Amino acid sequence: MNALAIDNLDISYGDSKVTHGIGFNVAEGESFALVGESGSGKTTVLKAIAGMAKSWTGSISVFGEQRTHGIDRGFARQCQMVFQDPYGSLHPRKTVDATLSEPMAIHGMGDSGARVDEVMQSVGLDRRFRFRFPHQLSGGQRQRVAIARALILKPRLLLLDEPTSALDVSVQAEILNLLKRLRREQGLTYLMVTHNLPVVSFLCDRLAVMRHGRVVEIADVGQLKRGEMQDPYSRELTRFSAAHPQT
Ligand SMILES: Nc1ncnc2c1ncn2[C@@H]1O[C@H](COP(=O)(O)OP(=O)(O)OP(=O)(O)O)[C@@H](O)[C@H]1O
Repeated sequence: MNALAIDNLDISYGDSKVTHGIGFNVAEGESFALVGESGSGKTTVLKAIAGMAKSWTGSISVFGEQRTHGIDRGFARQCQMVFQDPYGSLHPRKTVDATLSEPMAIHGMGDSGARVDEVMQSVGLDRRFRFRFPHQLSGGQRQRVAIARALILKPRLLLLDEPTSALDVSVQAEILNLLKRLRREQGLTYLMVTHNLPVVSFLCDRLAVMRHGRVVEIADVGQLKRGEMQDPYSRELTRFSAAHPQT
């Protein structure tokens, strides 16, 4: 089954249409990247799937269920988003414990204490951080909390919006390794926006290249690694990445 099926997706902000006829599928257990030009609508696609960009036409289906435009609690248990900036995405006056317990209370799930313990352990956060506030944590620890919060309801699909780009170089690899391990251990499916092609090679199976609000190419990561992308813009992107290696 596909974890995600996107068809003919047009997303607008007010009168301005940002994406045009986006279509791609992500298989269950697959890790799929959206790359491409800045402003081409990558984050907007994630937001539409997550219910944060409301004005869209076309079809979004998650594990075979059509996404509606409204708030959908059942959907939140299937799919969660992790944002680029863990400092901005965590509530400054909530402890790690409160941040992780709250979604469980909202969804009426019992025994949050044990689940908070379990999820903190799975993302490599020591117990002593449980009652700390975001400003008392490092950037990498904050991103672990953000990933833990995304996982607390046991979703099967994670939407990752540049999950390492706001972190120090030395911490990026730790978080990428964590994401790789979590996917393997929990059978997760990832849809990830990134500017970093080496990250795509490390963590993803396939990628879609976006430009001007359209998907110009969908390829296997093997094609990316072998320099066998077809579209001229994709080739330009790969050449640029090779000439300006990121960490
Ligand atoms: N809330 C908003 N209201 C109006 N326009 C927006 C809003 N958010 C994004 N946009 C516009 O939508 C377009 C796509 O933005 P989006 O953030 O999806 O691009 P992106 O491909 O993720 O870019 P980047 O790689 O720079 O993060 C841009 O032109 C942006 O200015």
